[in-house]
Amino acid sequence: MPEVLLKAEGLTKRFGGLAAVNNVSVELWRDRIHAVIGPNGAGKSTLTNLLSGDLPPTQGRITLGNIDVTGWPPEKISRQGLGRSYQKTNIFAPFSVWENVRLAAQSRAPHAARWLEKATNFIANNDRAMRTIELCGLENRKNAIAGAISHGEQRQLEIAMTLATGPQVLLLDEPLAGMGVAEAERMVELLLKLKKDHAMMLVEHDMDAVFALADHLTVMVNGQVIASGTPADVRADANVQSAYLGEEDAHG
Ligand SMILES: Nc1ncnc2c1ncn2[C@@H]1O[C@H](COP(=O)(O)OP(=O)(O)OP(=O)(O)O)[C@@H](O)[C@H]1O
Repeated sequence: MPEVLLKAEGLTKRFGGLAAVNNVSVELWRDRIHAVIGPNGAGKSTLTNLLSGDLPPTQGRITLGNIDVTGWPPEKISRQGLGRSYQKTNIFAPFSVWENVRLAAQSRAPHAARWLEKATNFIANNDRAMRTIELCGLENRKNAIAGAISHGEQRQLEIAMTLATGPQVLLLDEPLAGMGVAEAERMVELLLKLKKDHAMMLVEHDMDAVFALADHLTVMVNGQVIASGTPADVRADANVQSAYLGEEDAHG
């Protein structure tokens, strides 16, 4: 059995009378990609925000590792091993690629204020930042200004910054958004590499990428899960075809 790194049970988020997420349960396993798909407004971003602590749930429970993190603020959940990327690129544009990743790594340095440990931390952070830059295929762009690199490279950088915090669980919100074909292919390759040792939740509209990457799929419509299973099971599900995939096909 794969190791469960994050478990959400019966999550609900209400905004006034609207249940944006309605009694949703998901599990994220090490070495597996769990894609969450659904039409606009289905509740995918709200679910991501609940798991990352950006929004407190109205009901339900979130366990990270063996720890109940329900209601924890995002910073504390992040320190517990959860990293997330946002739909909107979230980089420091005037800084170099290296500086962005280095700062992200430093933000997780243990005991950063203790001067005796500073030198060791400095070296460890630099090593982690460099490994992350290489893993994300950005070594040739290390000294480039983040605001000047291509959109696809900026999305790779954002993932590098997320990885530099040393997460075990990754929540990626539309990492392929706005990418051309070649950039999307590079990102798919990167996500396949990151599967190793991480549990990943992927919210993505690009169905080719989703079916190329996902080990498990959850389909949401109007805040609820209408299907969950392997990509083959979900593709064959009549409810999904009429509620979502048929609609996608119709749009080409
Ligand atoms: N802060 C908020 N206050 C009120 N309603 C909200 C809030 N955030 C989201 N909603 C509503 O909750 C529902 C789910 O939105 P959400 O953004 O989670 O959907 P989504 O599946 O991520 O959509 P998309 O694919 O377009 O990003 C929508 O009806 C949205 O208008």
